[in-house]
Formats: sequence, C-alpha cells, structure tokens
Amino acid sequence: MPLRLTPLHPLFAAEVGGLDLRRTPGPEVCAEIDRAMDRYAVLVFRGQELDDDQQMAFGEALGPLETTRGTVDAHKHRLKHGAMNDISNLDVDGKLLAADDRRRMFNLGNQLWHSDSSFKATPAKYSMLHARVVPPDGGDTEFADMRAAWDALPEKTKAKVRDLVTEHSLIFSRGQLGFADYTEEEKKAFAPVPQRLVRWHPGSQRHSLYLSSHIGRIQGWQVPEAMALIRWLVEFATQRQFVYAHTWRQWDLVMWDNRATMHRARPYEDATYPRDLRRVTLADVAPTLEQRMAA
Ligand SMILES: O=C(O)CCC(=O)C(=O)O
Ligand SMILES: [Fe+2]
Repeated sequence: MPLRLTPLHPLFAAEVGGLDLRRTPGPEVCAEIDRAMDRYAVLVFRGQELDDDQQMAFGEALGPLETTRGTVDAHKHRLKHGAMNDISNLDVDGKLLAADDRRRMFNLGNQLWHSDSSFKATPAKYSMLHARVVPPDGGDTEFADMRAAWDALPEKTKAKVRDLVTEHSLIFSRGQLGFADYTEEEKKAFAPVPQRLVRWHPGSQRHSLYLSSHIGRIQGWQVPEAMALIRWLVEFATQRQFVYAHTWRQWDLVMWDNRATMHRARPYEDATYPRDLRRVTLADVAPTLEQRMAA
C-alpha cells in the first residue's frame, strides 16, 4: 500500500496521511517511508498522539538511534559529570527531553541554521520532533533543502567547493552566541570533527551542501576566508525558495533527513508559554569522509 503523500512545498516536504504511528509500522511501510524521505527529505505526520515509548519505537523501526535506552546508564554518567558535556535527547531517567529544555541547555543554538549532530564524527541521519505542547503562535521550525541549494549554485562555485573538508564543533556554534569559556575536558569532548562540505545522498542520487552552524573551519584555508565562504553559502542555501516553514499543531510529528536539509527553530513572542517538542534521532552509517561519492 503506497503512502498518501501531499506535497507542502514546490521542492521538498510532504504530509503523510493514513498512518497511525501508535502502532509501530512494519518493514514494508518503513521502506515506503524511506523512499518518501529520499524524495521529500521532510515528512509531516499530523495527529499522532504518541508517548515517548511509541516515538522511540517508531525511530527504532527505521534504524539505529543515536541514543537508546541501552545507553542510558552511560548517559547518566555523562550528565552527572557536567550536562554541558553532553548533548542528547534523553534526561537522567531515560525520558525524552523537551526541545526547549535542550535549548536552554544548549544556549539557543537551535535558532541557528544547522544539521543535527554534525559535530559528531558519525552525524545524524533522520531526526523526528513530536509536538506534545505548542505555544499559541510563533515557534515555527524552518527547513532548507540542501540538494536544491547545491543544484542552484553557479558551476564555478560548485567546482571551488566540491572537494572541501570542513571542521565542525559545538564550540564553533556556541561561539556565535558569545560562549567562550571551556574546561580542558570540554575542549576535548568538543574537539572539531572533519566533514565533507558536499555530500552524495545515496537514496535520492543527488548531491547536497552539508552546512551547519557547527562549522568553524575549512581545512587548508585561513579562518576569515573560510567563514566568509561558509556565511555566503548559508545565505545562498537558505533563500526563501529553498525553505519550508512548519507551523506546529499539537501531535504533529515532523521527520527530516539531516543529510539533505538544514533547519532552525524560530523564536516566539511569549516565552512563558510551554513548547514541548521531543526529539528522536537516528545515527548515520559512517563519518561523511568515509561515505561514497557519486561515481
Ligand atoms: O525547536 C525547534 O524548532 C527545532 C529544534 C532542533 O533544532 C532540534 O530538535 O534538532
Ligand atoms: Fe536541530
């Protein structure tokens, strides 16, 4: 049975109808979802009244999670030794953290355009956010299609950036927010990781720009030149025609492919309203430099 897909944007993003995710989909439906992710990169499932277990079960049906219940003990240990050292979807009891709690911990970083976990050697594949409580207005999440952005680049620029290797770290993204003080342990934990600037997406057979606020260097380049280029690319790639803005309703589940998109949280007026969005993240298969490029 093919999924019922309704496009939400001329380039990417679609709504998926006819699925009740309280019952974890089997392998055939998951394969359909993967195919739809390859095509659309962002999928919106409305009206899904899930709890943490059901959301995690859906994630696990699609592939290995970045943080699983099996790693909760290790995770508790890391939290005890400084929550700032860790970034995770889980709290100390293994419950999913609300995005706002993660945001408080990670200093508004979600409001910068980014790709999840690009600061990890093996970054994230899919992320899914589930809306438990939403404020009356504001607080959208915006997504930008990094395949369409790549396609639209001038050929000269493509040739210039095609083989570049960037370095990503939480220290770089937090630096943009004014954070500068780190312990030696934190510096070690957040050591920059190399990533390709241009990726090959096997599912869609398309290239994508792998951009993120976590980028702070391009290997072999002086920092000012590197960051001027990265800023230009981010501006280019997040022009209005490449962006889908999701306005949340309670019980929306939105899943995106971090290999093919960037996203950012938008602020909302009255921060006294709760905004409880919970995330489950799937791990990619390998560091980007170890992944195959197009033949
Ligand atoms: O809160 C949001 O709108 C987005 C948060 C985010 O970037 C994430 O959960 O990965
Ligand atoms: Fe994010």
